[in-house]
Amino acid sequence: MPAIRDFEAAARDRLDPAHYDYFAGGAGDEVTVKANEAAFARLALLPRVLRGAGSPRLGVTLLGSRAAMPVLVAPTAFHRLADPEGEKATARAAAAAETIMIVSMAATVAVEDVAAAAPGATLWFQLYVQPDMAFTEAVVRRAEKAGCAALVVTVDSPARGRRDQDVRNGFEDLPEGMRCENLHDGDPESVRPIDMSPAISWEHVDLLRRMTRLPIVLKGVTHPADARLALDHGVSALYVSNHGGRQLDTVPATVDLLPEIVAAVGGAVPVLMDGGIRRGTDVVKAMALGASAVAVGRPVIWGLAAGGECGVARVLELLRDEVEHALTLCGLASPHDLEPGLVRRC
Ligand SMILES: Cc1cc2nc3c(=O)[nH]c(=O)nc-3n(C[C@H](O)[C@H](O)[C@H](O)COP(=O)(O)O)c2cc1C
Ligand SMILES: O=C(O)C(=O)c1ccccc1
Repeated sequence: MPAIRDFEAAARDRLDPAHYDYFAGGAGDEVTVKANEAAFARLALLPRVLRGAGSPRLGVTLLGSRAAMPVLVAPTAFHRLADPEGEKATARAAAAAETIMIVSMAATVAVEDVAAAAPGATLWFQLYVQPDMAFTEAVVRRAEKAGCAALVVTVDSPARGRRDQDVRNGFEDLPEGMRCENLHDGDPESVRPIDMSPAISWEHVDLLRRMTRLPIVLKGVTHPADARLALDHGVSALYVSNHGGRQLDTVPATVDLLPEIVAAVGGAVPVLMDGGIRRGTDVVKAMALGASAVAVGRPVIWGLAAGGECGVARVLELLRDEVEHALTLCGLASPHDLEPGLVRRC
């Protein structure tokens, strides 16, 4: 299968339709889901020629973690709905691609088991701060012990997004035999439901900073004023995301938000982004506009549903090859050489 959209079609054929809808869908009228991809199509690339750049090198280092390409695995929930091995298969594929996997707090395999299944994988842990901070701390300790190298704190979810198609399908909970294995304090008998709380504030970010030595990445920042506040609160990186259009509908496309956030951050910390990346050229556009790296959510799920670990490995390899090819055609030796002049709005 030559392209990500082939994996999406294969995943659609294989998944229970309600599960496909859960993975593919978004909030409200899915304005933001569509906008994320459409915004990349509206950006044009303006290559340079005769630069003698040679074959590009794709490696990046983020917060001390090395990745062989600037494409990370975004945190997504419920991988066992797509494949029986679930997050273990995803982690093995990420390790094979030598990239970073951000393990979701809503994973269906415990973070300890994900780490054990993929020795050598670089894992970061995604956290939804729970109002019970003692419980939050227990989960953070589990992630640290499992060897996760950064904490990705998702801040775009003071409440669950409303996804009409899930309501129509009656998709509310995981089937029998699957649970969110990271939602306990070390005693697997004590699994709790995820509590998304509108009471979470900057104070919680400060508490987390004091709680752990792991670098903190703030995921789901879209407003430049919040980017500046995040710097005041000492975060190690920002992660521009609208949750793939699954939280507040009608938020702009993330690639359109990037320039303002990058300007607000002024190079103080790395800026990651996700939303709508389906091609190597999308990666190149986002990085030209100032992203230090990008992440992919649904493409990984499509790989997992279509072909398990091999499917994810293939999706990541495809993106790697496409980024390399796009950089070559832009006349560049590295993603670090990307700059805004390579992108035009059309
Ligand atoms: C099925 C699904 C589950 C997700 N679960 C989580 C999650 O548990 N935590 C989180 O921070 N983001 C979650 N996200 C958002 C992703 O991390 C990411 O922001 C989004 O998928 C990026 O857009 P893309 O799918 O177009 O690449 C989820 C996204 C999808 C599609
Ligand atoms: O579906 C999601 O996008 C998501 O982030 C999530 C969060 C908690 C539990 C399950 C999924």
